[in-house]
Amino acid sequence: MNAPQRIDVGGSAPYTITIGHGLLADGAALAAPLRGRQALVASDSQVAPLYAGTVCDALRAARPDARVETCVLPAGEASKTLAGFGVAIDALTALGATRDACVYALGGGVVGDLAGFAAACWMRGIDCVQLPTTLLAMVDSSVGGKTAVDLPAGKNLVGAFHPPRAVFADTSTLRSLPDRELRAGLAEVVKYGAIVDDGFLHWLAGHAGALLEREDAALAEAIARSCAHKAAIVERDPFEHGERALLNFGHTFAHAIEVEQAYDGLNHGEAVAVGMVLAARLSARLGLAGDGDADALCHLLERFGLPVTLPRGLDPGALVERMRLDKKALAGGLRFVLWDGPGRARVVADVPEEAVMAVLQGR
Ligand SMILES: NC(=O)c1ccc[n+]([C@@H]2O[C@H](COP(=O)([O-])OP(=O)(O)OC[C@H]3O[C@@H](n4cnc5c(N)ncnc54)[C@H](O)[C@@H]3O)[C@@H](O)[C@H]2O)c1
Ligand SMILES: O=C(O)C(=O)C[C@@H](O)[C@H](O)[C@H](O)COP(=O)(O)O
Ligand SMILES: [Zn+2]
Repeated sequence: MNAPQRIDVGGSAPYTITIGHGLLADGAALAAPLRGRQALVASDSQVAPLYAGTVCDALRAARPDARVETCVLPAGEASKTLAGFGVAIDALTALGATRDACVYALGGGVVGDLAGFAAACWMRGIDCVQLPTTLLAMVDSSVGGKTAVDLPAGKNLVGAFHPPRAVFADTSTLRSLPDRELRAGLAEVVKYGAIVDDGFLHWLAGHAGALLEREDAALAEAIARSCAHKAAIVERDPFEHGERALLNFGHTFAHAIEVEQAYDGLNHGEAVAVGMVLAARLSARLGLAGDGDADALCHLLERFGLPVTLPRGLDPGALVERMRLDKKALAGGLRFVLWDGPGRARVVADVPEEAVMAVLQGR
């Protein structure tokens, strides 16, 4: 196997993303950020049976003086709630966690966002190490410090910016990832090409087969290139005052879809795929980019087996209502991340609602 790759994320709370095979068994590396003597390994019911034992054994071997406990939530978006947050807080209470304790978030973006938020809130902030096990979490949610839970009214409405102390992406865990979740992660990978790197879109088109076949080299390159893009953006704009909003390409539509489906329809990556196509179509309708650009994006996402049209039965008017709680919305109204073409995204304010409705209705 190749040596691990490392990507540094700078700023006021710098950390390193390590990408490689077998990292979950590397106790010395995992334990290095543990300042105190308590570790909470937070995971979900699908991931914990596969990997929590490895992580706990590794931590205990490296730090025999430490108490290592687990907290396991039911797998799926439905756990990313204030109630799920309460479960993680109860686990920290039972552990008697002090300020130097560390939360290890072992799983996909659901566990990462929820456990990260618990770490952000416990005693006003303790360390969190992200151990992403989905492609989506490796390329996106484990990096940048956005933590949150959902409300019935909207995605990620309660949360905090809380950068991790470290990220260890053990790519061997991708072998057990269901196909549907692999494809969901590829949607966020495509997003980086769409917003800032047209060349990456071409590379993805050329390596679609290898990625879907889970070839190690292709996956490692896709993860590293994605993390490098995210690291550069969040380093410059950690709190989304400007450029970071580009990472939300497709998300105004995606989050509205997820909420309207009560978090039980498309998963996040699938909703982002649909949302990016709608954002590209909206850009074309407003004369910012060509229809051909939207068609090409649509074609690439379809090659990855992702949905590209709105699921049946969703009411466009209801989706627009949901968008009013989007975090990019300001007192003045909705703002969308649109593009001038592949690799050239930008934030656009005052988008006419009629144009949004037309795109949602497929006109
Ligand atoms: N914080 C951020 O910047 C950010 C970025 C993108 C997405 N997100 C959030 O991330 C969440 C989606 O994350 P996700 O797509 O990872 O979903 P997820 O965490 O629900 O994981 C998907 C499914 O895969 C299972 N799984 C995870 N790893 C596995 C493995 N290695 N083998 C077998 N099964 C495995 C999980 O148990 C789950 O059932 C959403 O809530 C989204 O809002 C956050
Ligand atoms: O890191 C970011 O910034 C992102 O926007 C990444 C998104 O892929 C992710 O889904 C994020 O959770 C969305 O954030 P939100 O602020 O729109 O809830
Ligand atoms: Zn996302």
